[in-house]
Amino acid sequence: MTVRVAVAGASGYAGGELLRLLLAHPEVEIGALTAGGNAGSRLGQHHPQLLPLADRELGETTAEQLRGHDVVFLALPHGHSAAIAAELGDDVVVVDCGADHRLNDPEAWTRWYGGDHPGTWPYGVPELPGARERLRSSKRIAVAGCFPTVSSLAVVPALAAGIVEPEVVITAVTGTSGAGRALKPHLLSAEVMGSASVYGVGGAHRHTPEMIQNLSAAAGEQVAVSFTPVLAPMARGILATCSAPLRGDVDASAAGEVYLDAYGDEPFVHVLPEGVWPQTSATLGANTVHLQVTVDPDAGRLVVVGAEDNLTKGTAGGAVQCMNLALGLPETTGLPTAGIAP
Ligand SMILES: NC(=O)C1=CN([C@@H]2O[C@H](COP(=O)(O)OP(=O)(O)OC[C@H]3O[C@@H](n4cnc5c(N)ncnc54)[C@H](OP(=O)(O)O)[C@@H]3O)[C@@H](O)[C@H]2O)C=CC1
Ligand SMILES: CC(=O)N[C@@H](CCC(=O)OP(=O)(O)O)C(=O)O
Repeated sequence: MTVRVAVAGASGYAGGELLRLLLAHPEVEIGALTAGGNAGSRLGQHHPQLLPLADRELGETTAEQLRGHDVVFLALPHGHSAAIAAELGDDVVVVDCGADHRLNDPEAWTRWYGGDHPGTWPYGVPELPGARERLRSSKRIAVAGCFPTVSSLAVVPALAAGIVEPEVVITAVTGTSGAGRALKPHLLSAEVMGSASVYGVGGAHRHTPEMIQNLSAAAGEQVAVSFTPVLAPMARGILATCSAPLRGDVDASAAGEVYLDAYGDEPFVHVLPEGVWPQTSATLGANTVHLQVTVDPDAGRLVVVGAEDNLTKGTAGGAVQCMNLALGLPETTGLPTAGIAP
């Protein structure tokens, strides 16, 4: 099987990581690559690490450029995918790395992103309850946000098993690549180097409704989420520390069993051996989430820590995993599980 794939937004961080993974995918042939203002330039100017594609010219991001492929990945700023997808035809698998199609609730969409809801597509975290079945053979996929991927995988088993109350606190340290390549005021290098800082504090981050959606679906009741992102001076990686009040008498060993039951057969979600705690470096470049769980008996809380590479499992790896499912390929095809630490 040869799958012809196009990448829109190839000059960006998510586009670059998609291409790194697609170059190693045995069933994929890389077709059109497109950009915005950088259309007309060569990929090597933006991604010198992608040597085999260095001479490829970036086209304009138009339906004409993207037609004629089996799969189109959209790694564009929010708000650009619905119009392009509508022009691509229902037989093409469209995998959107942006936020446009992640939320089920049109009102939540308008509150957090503004404007009219562009519609909901199957949600791209196969390990969440029921998600894999929806993604198989789907022609439209909404890749999850990087924070919701690791945070949801960290908390869903406890909520689904009913061992915690539906009141979750999540603090997640992130690398700067999560913000994309475009210049952002909070990412000026003098502000970021040698310092950690919070942003989107007090429930103001737009990934909060996405987490609430995932966690409430698993819990079967409305879940309150207090989420705080922390920017750290590193390029890649997210380390999420999540906690919730325990429901009933649960010790660390029982909590560990809940997580092993949930993820024991998952190729990309790994519960670490007892006493080993997740660290971002162990997940870099890999399509993995590493988890560890314990209880804080004095506080009466479950504590779960999760790590991922925001660009791999948190975006491009998750996107390729979903493509595999949509095409009926083995889900793990072409996806690394070994990180590049230290
Ligand atoms: N970075 C991350 O960790 C994650 C990113 N995502 C999502 O993936 C998408 C891409 O993010 P990321 O790669 O980080 O962003 P970047 O800013 O690094 O890249 C954006 C890409 O989109 C192109 N582009 C920008 N404006 C336009 C336009 N008007 N028309 C056509 N193309 C345009 C850019 O081209 P040019 O170079 O010409 O400007 C570039 O190729 C976003 O929706 C983001 O939310 C999702 C999860 C995590
Ligand atoms: C460091 C940083 O700024 N990170 C980004 C993460 C964005 C992301 O993962 O994805 P979507 O934009 O696709 O939702 C942020 O907090 O907004």
